[in-house]
Amino acid sequence: MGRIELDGLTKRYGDVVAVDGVSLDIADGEFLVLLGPSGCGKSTLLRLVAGLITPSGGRVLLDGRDITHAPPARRDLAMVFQSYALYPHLTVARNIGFPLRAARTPRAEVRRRVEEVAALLELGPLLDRRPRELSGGQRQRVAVGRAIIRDPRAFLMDEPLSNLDAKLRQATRAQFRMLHETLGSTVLYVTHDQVEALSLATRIAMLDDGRLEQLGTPTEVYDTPASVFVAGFLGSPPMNLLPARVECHDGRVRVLADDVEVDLWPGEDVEARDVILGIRPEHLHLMAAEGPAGPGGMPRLRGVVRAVENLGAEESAQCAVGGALVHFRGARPLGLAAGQPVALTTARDHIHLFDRHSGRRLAWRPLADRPLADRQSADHEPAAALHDGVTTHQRSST
Ligand SMILES: Nc1ncnc2c1ncn2[C@@H]1O[C@H](COP(=O)(O)OP(=O)(O)OP(=O)(O)O)[C@@H](O)[C@H]1O
Repeated sequence: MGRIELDGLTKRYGDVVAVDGVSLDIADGEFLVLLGPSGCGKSTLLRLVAGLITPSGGRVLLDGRDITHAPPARRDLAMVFQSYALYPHLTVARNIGFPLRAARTPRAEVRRRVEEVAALLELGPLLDRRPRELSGGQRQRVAVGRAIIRDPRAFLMDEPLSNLDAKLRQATRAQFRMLHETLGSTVLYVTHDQVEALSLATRIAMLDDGRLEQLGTPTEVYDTPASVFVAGFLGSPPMNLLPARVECHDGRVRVLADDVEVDLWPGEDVEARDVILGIRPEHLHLMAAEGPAGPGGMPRLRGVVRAVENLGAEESAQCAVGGALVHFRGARPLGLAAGQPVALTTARDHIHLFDRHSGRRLAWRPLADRPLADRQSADHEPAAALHDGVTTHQRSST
């Protein structure tokens, strides 16, 4: 078993609140990734769980037992560090077997377990080498092996791939995924790399300034970001975020900004408000021909191409739209050149709206998503709704 519960966990360093009242329930067998920019409190949170630092407030429970003040060695959690922290003078076999020898496990049993773990991590032929005779990726696997051999309740990993080159990272990511499937253990994993988070996590906890900003599956966090912060962190390039205004005009609800017009639904049922309009770069397309932007027309952004970047399979273009810079990407070649005027569009259900002041997501339901019967009654009742809050995230209390 390896359920980890964090209850209002807080860590202050003088005036700095590194972790600010984080509550999380990590289920047994989950691969939970703590994601966020540098300084958001990821490592501090992991160290609080490991017991390497003491909290200023809150509790940590492991399988229902309060371990907030238990020493690290009593927690039955194994930590894998970015630096691997291997013993340089010991062979791979002795590095992996170290935790068992420290626990006075009989020699034959240590040997058997080391061979088992080495086979799992494909380290068998390297057991007699010393860490300096290994590649970065092999050292990293030895560090993981040393954690696995303890058969802990959960693994705590702090940026374990960040010292590897891009290719090795990708290979090791795949190996981690398989390892997690094989062992079925709980993993709490820190990274600032969104690709790692999206590809490995069963759930992602996004942190901002010590607080839990959003908790959800990779799909939920990417497709329905709870705030401008999350929307602007995920994606490459991240979501385009434009200051705009929701207004009612001529019986239609619209999102308007300089050179931007998005017709949402028929009605006069929405109070005008300042918003941030979000559209992911991969959801923008060149308009084949400029259609009308009037009732029911396609969302339309007019701009001028500033630069085009070759990404290999795709191209990414930057366009000046009103006073903002908008990115979009698509299969190469886009057939665009700097200075060229363009009109861009997107599907309505790829429109994200956030409150301009709070930065929180505004939930709305596009007309096209509604059952036909609903749409036919659109003349008589609101065809869609715009309201605060979404259902796919939890936010820590502030
Ligand atoms: N020992 C310390 N004393 C004072 N402040 C600290 C200490 N450790 C961390 N902090 C501060 O707490 C905040 C969170 O730090 P933390 O290392 O947890 O961030 P992080 O998200 O892991 O960042 P990174 O990705 O750069 O490692 C930062 O503002 C940091 O400066």
